[in-house]
Amino acid sequence: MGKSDGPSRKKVTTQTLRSLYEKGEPISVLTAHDFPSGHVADAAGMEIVLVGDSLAMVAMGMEDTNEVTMDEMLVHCRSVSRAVKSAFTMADLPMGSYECSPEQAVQSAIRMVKEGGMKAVKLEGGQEMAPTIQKITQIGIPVIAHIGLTPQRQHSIGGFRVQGKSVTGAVKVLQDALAAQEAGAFMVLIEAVPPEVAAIVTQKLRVPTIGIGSGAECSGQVLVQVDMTGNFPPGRFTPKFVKTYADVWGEAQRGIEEYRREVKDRAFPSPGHTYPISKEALAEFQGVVDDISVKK
Ligand SMILES: Nc1nc(=O)c2c([nH]1)NC[C@@H]1CN(c3ccc(C(=O)N[C@@H](CCC(=O)O)C(=O)O)cc3)CN21
Ligand SMILES: CC(C)C(=O)C(=O)O
Ligand SMILES: [Mg+2]
Repeated sequence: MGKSDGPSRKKVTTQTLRSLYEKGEPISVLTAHDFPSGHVADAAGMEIVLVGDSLAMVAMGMEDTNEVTMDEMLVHCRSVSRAVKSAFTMADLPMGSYECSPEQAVQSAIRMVKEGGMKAVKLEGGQEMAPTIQKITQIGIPVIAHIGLTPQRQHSIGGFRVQGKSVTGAVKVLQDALAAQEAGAFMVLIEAVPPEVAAIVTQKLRVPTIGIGSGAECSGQVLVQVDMTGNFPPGRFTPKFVKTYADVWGEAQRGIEEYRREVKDRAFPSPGHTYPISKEALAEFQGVVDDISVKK
């Protein structure tokens, strides 16, 4: 364990999450995409670490989340699961890995567990995904349904746009949540929905809701780790729902600039960053060197 790790925590299970929900204690969720980001989220006490397909954008530099493949997701999942000792882990099923049929979705969910080391899977969709949610749940893999703003469907919903603002939109969000719950989803993630609507959906459900951009009344909250740690270049767009709690980018850039300056000044490395040789060995080496002709 690293120096900043607290005392070791018990493993978070679906039972732990259930009891937090019943106590009314909000569930904290954060994304991670590799070993260090998984480790720090776990060490900071997150109950759930999510390997979100947003890693396509924040870790792979892709335009949107639709490009990342199942095999790529699995590489990141394995890195995160090596780091996470206590938190519950889950991963997004990427676009193309679950929509064709419940059978395809089950196969992908099993890969997330067996090859990715994940405990649960997340998929985008509500009513239309009910048979799929049911099938994955029935084989013993917990499913979280992602509704409201579903980034994989950005091109059909007209971009990354707030959902549930109209009466029909709000009714759809509620019906998606209820359908996911009835199909067996153990949690429902609600993205970019007005807080009043998310609060009503939360009240109507008997499973926890995890909100992102959907107000404080959800049963838990999730953010993308690089957004909340400020690990992105200045000026990059962030959704309105992001709160940035740190300046990791600024701190990294400051340190790298200082390193560069010290390299240029020969201030780095200092003797303390090097390995000594004895005076005798050095003298003998210099004698040998004098006898070797070196072409330059
Ligand atoms: N870094 C990162 N953070 C995220 O939260 C995130 C990703 N990437 N990638 C996948 C999706 C995409 N997300 C997004 C991206 C943009 C908006 C956005 O532009 N929102 C507008 C709302 C526009 C409206 O009013 O309809 C905003 O101004 O916040 C929202 C969610 C959330 N997810
Ligand atoms: C934004 C969260 C909920 C997500 O789906 C992701 O990180 O991909
Ligand atoms: Mg996602």
